[in-house]
Amino acid sequence: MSAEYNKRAAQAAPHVGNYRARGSRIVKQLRGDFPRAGVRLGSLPAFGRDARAVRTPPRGAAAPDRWDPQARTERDSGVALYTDQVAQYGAVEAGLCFGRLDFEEGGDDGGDDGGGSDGGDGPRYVGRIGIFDEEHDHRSLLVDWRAPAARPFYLATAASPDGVRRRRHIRTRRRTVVALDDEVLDLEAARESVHEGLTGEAALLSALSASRTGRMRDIVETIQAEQDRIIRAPLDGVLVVQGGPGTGKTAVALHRAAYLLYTHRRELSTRAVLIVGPNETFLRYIGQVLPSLAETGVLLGTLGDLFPGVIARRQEPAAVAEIKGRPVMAEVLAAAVRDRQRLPDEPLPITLETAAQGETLYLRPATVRAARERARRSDRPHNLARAIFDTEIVHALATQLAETIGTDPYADDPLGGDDAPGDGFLFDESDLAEIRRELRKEPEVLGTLDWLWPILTPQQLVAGLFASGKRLDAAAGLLTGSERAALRRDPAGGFTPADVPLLDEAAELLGEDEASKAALAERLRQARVAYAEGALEIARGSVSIDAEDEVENEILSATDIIGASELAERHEDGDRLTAAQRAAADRTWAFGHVIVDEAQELSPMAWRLLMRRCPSRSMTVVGDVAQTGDLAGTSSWDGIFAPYVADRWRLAELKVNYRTPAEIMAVAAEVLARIDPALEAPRSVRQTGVEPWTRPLDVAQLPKVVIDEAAEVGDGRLGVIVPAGRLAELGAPIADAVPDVVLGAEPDLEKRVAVLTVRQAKGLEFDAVVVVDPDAIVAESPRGQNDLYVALTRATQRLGVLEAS
Ligand SMILES: Nc1ncnc2c1ncn2[C@@H]1O[C@H](COP(=O)(O)OP(=O)(O)OP(=O)(O)O)[C@@H](O)[C@H]1O
Repeated sequence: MSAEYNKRAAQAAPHVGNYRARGSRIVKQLRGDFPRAGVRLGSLPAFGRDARAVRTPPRGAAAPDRWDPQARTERDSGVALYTDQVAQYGAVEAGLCFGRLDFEEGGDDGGDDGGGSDGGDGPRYVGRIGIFDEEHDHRSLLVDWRAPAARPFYLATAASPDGVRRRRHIRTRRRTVVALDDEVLDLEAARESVHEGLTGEAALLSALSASRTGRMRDIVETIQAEQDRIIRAPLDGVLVVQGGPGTGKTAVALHRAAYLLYTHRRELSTRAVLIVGPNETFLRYIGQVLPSLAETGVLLGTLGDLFPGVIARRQEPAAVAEIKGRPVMAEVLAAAVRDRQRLPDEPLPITLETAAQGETLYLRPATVRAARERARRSDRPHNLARAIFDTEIVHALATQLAETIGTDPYADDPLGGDDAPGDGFLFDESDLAEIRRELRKEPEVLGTLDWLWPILTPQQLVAGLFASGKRLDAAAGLLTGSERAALRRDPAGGFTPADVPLLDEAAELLGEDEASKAALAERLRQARVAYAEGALEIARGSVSIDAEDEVENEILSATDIIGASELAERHEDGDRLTAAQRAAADRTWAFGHVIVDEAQELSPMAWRLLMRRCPSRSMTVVGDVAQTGDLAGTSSWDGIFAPYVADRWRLAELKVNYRTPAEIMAVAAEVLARIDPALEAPRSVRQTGVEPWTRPLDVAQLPKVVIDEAAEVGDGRLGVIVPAGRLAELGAPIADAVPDVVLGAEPDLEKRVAVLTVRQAKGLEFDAVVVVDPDAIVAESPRGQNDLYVALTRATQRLGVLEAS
């Protein structure tokens, strides 16, 4: 069988190799005009369906010396396409082909959807991308796992084989087959099945027992039927995926992103997909999954990243973040904006410099009030309503000035001056217009308008509000005095993640003015430079693919000739930024689909922001209300979505725990019962025979315990989860004594041992976990039991608990 597969793999693999080599060659041919530096790649074209695009070299590629501007643009497009594809093929090469389906005779028609590898009843190979044989009528050699033709690989069971006779899991190292797992789907197998409902049991259990690396792996080879249904659910509407720890919510969310991009490529490549995760460490942990599935057209970010131009990394107490997450903050901010629209107590003197030198006008409170009412009634956001306010005030001042200097004192005097008797008012409408124009240039007029109705950035509004007790008192009457006091802070030191929804709310209330449009243009320019740098890095990286090729090395690289910003400028016209890259710079971007992980942690204000980013309400929301640690987080999905979609959201549940063995889950289940006796723990898919241990905590012995536990998992990973308040105290001796250990704000999870708080460990997993001082973890937060539940469910093999006496 292995020989047969190798023959197949040999057929398929050279195609990939050829594409890579060809892409690499073309990149080099084109590189003559490409700079030397580094780009983050954006959205990439589909494989399989778009494979033909790979095969047509761009016009002009063969004549690099005489390119006119159009040819150069085409050449640049070619470079972008091929460099992307070189990177993409490289990313999927490991485990390129992982499955084979053999059908009963007449059991499958070979697929009218790009299905059977041979067509007819021949075996069908399933892999990370689709590959067609261009020399044989584009016959399918490898079916993309997302194609409908691959579905039986995930869904067929012995009880319901769907025409499948045998499912084979193929494991490869580089291009060599190293293992095969066969499942024959017949009634005999159905009777003997131990784990009802598992697909590809041997391959699954082998994946689950493998040592962790500090980076999440894709599960494309062993997706289970309950997960497959969620991954392939329709694009529209809000889909909530509720599941206990280790049920594969994150894995499912990421594979769903890849599936949606494949199936709805046109729609989503123009609108982009946003994935929101809880923190930077988590995003790094999952960062390899989509590239390994050949998808990079997705924007990954934390809540703190969702206000372009602001990096929100400042820390603050959980109780303060909770206040900021309350829905009432929308009203507080609206009041804060109104508070900045000033009303003077007495007439404001305005001395003119040019319109009527030395003349002093008086702006009466009643005039300001009327102008303010008019501007507010326009329902425009604050910055845009300023024009209405200005018009009203300038009109009032112009009339006042005209009345002062343009009234004929002799108009009523029959014996008066030359023009008497007559009209007392000497100015007509065009004179008044001229006066208004003049007044708009008067420094004191401008200063007064700015004072009465200042143009504000969201940053100024939010930072200004929290910096001033007076402003907080004026705007936050709906909060208690102590809550207002908790919000007070020094404006220096930046924003916190909980500020980001407030900044977004403020931006809505203030509106986009010219300054914010200029800021967006600048961010897009920076994104183009970053893109150009990345493209150049890929171009340069492609050299290594054929490093032995000495002739290639003699070609003068464009990276020697042109810089990234110059290249970026060249790209400005036919903007080559992907939707995801443009979306990253644009606060008002409407995403085609939004995926939220650890969604239970988000506050009502954060949901307001996310709903704005997704007006189509096409969302996948994954989480577990039993794991909510954030004080602003939720314990009910209904409460979150009712205001936006009423009851029109769908719930899907995952009930099998793939991570945590039954022995560990039994310990965690006791804590779950304390959170809510009605909650059901997910069913573990395996047992390890290793019982969790509990010992008294002896801080002096802690490093030794850590070293011993790390040794138990060989080259696997150990997580030591400690109370946040004891991180420094307990982390220091471990850091001193244990090799290859990490602790700190954004830990590198590839280290063998990581010392973390529960908040940092959320969503992560380790081969072994030591939970230190569980009582302190519980005592640290009103949601302490939830935190302990999270801590106890991070291990794939071993769990130890050190209890303080
Ligand atoms: N079908 C599968 N095949 C192989 N591994 C799987 C499968 N499903 C889940 N896993 C593995 O189980 C582990 C847990 O998955 P994941 O982190 O997605 O769970 P989760 O529900 O998000 O957990 P938590 O809520 O605790 O963060 C991961 O290592 C994941 O790769």
